[in-house]
Amino acid sequence: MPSEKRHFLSSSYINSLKANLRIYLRIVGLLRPHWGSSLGAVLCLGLSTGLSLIVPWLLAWVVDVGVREGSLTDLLVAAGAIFGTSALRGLFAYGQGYWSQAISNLVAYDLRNRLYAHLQTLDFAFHDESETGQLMSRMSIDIEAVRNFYPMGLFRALIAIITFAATSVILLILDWRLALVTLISVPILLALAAQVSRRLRPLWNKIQNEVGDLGTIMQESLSGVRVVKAFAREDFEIEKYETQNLKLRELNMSAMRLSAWNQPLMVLALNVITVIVIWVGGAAVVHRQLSLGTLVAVTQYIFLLGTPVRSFGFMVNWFLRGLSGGIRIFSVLDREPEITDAPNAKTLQNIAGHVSFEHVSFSYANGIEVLHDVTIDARPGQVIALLGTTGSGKSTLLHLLPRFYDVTKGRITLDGMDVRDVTLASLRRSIGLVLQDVFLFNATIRDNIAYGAAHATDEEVIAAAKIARLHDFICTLPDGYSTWVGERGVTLSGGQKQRVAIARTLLLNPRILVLDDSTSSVDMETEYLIQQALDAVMHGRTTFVVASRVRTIKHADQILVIEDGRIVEQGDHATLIKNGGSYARLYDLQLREQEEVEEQMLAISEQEMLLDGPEQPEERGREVLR
Ligand SMILES: Nc1ncnc2c1ncn2[C@@H]1O[C@H](COP(=O)(O)OP(=O)(O)OP(=O)(O)O)[C@@H](O)[C@H]1O
Repeated sequence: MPSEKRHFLSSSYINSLKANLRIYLRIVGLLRPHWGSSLGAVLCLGLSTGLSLIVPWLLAWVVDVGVREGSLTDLLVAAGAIFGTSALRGLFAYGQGYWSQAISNLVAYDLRNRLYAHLQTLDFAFHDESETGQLMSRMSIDIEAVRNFYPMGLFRALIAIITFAATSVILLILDWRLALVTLISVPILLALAAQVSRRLRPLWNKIQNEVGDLGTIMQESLSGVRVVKAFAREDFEIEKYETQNLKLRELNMSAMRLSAWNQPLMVLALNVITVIVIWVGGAAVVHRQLSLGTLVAVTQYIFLLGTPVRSFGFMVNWFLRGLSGGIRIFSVLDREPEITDAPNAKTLQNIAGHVSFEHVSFSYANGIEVLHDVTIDARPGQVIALLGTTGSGKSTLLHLLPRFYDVTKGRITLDGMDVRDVTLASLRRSIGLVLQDVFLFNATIRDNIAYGAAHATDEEVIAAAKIARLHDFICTLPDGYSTWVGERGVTLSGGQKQRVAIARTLLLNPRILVLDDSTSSVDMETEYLIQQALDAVMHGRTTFVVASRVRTIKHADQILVIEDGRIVEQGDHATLIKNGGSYARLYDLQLREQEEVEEQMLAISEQEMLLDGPEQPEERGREVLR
């Protein structure tokens, strides 16, 4: 037992109590914008509880005055008063119920919007370490836990406190000895509640985390359903889900078992007190030290105490669930985005597109440096091709330019301005990105192309689609540009998705283009067409392109060969071939053969163009986009 005592009084226990109290205060603080309705709910709660406390007084009066003295008029008045009080009580109870539900829904609405908006502001580093399922469960289950905390936890607790406080005072006035006997229940009930919540609290924490994990498993297996099926791993996925579900069931059962014990224990404590009161009070009535009416009133008050006591376990549950939900929600809301606008950030306007990486090094959150002392000087309009083995750091390098991550050392400048000194919105508007993983929204092709330029006209959308060599394909679809592409663009092929992504970027008409392997998943013919189109749009724009294709590489102004996060060779095609280093070897191994195939394609395409006439789609498109 001494260890228990130490535990109760230990500074870590007190600190955790303080931390929990702060969370509760923050949850209650969420009511601030709805203070009018909250005040209404609390007033109604106070009035309905107060009125319910008047009824035993009236009963005492009925017994002592009406019944004892045989006055029918008094009995009638008392009956009327009891009826009136009960009716009013019902009215206020309705008001309390209505307002408490209303404010809890309003808070849930606010929280959902706040959390969602906040998630949008958080940077790549946060999303790298977060699981979608966990975030989804914060948006749903945790917010629900906080929502229910108000009516089921907070307001019930207020009712309990008012009932206990008022009953104590009334009992003291009626008979202090019986009051003492009754109020012994308070510390017993509090001790029971503290004991149970200490054991329930970690359980609810775990349950809410496990629900998140269950969500992650579900989300992963649904979005990766093709991989699951391709590898015939359905049974494995089912088992994984069932195991997690079982874990959750066991935890829920433990929580329920604890809660189930809680309530009868409390009711038992209250029943014992009632028996003692009737025994002590009955003796006092027999000895004419107490009126029968007072004894009736006292037993009625104990009966009134029964309601909050019976819902005590339930209330404790909602307190703990609200706490766990609050902790998980605030942990996201308190996470400050690391990549934000500097206080005096300038807006980029009419930039020329001069990009410099100056001795840039970078490590992800795990601290391992993946880029070392990278220096690049891309003059406006130049095409910079990045070449390197997988994992050498090409994508990472490109992600630093729009500040998806900030450099660890060195700096990146755009027209001489450090990218950290300009607004994120204007920086990202100046850079058109086609990333490795093309993501399309469950919307029409048109809306996907116009995603970054919501006000683009149909003509502009079509022009971009033409440049991306997508227009002809779209015209073959029954719904044309209004065709829904399904979740993540599931109804389109890899190459089509990439061309939508290219069109989407072109529509922004950015000064700087970042193309990360944008042509890797298309067939040779499509790729050739896209390359042609890209050549056209790259014109006049500073372009960084992760390229494995000879045509892009050969025409690049600078080729950067990257190995293990370092630039090991830099120069144009002719220079690098002359140097006879890594690039020359790579060219001989991979690119020369490709070049021959492309030359054949070019010859075929030129012949076709002569037959089709001189007008080229990208030329038409470029006119519109200008
Ligand atoms: N979010 C991340 N957190 C931690 N490490 C990462 C992250 N993304 C990439 N890395 C690591 O950084 C290194 C460079 O990866 P990067 O994706 O930039 O390579 P890459 O050259 O683009 O490769 P690929 O050609 O295969 O796309 C790799 O070792 C990779 O494991």
